[in-house]
Amino acid sequence: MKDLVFIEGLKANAVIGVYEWEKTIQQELVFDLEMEHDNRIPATTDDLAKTLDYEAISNFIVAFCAERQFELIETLAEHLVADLIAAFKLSVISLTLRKPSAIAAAASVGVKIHRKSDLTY
Ligand SMILES: Nc1nc2c(c(=O)[nH]1)N=C([C@H](O)[C@@H](O)CO)CN2
Repeated sequence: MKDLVFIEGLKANAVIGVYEWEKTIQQELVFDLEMEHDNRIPATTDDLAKTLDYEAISNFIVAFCAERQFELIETLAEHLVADLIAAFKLSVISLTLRKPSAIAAAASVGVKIHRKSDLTY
């Protein structure tokens, strides 16, 4: 199994949804991410710059959600993952995006995507 850096339950507000009323409000989204990274390198050097910095990645996601607007959560997920791969030189990422307030009768709904970069860094 490959090493990972993960983020669980990251909350971010976004203007998101297909209906007109949804375009006038902020809704909470919740993100889980798993990103492959060889953690032996930062462990050897004790150097934050050699990690996938989960703080920087969390801040990036919150800012992305504040700045961008989409109808479908699928679209947000795809654009966010493409930007994360480019910004943090990710090789493999799995993302779960939940929209907990979407369906009153459901605890949550959402999407999961798994993407690999075409690039070798
Ligand atoms: N697969 C999806 N289904 C639905 C989405 C979505 O983004 N992906 N969005 C909606 C509405 O915006 C909904 O969240 C309003 O409650 C409906 N189905």
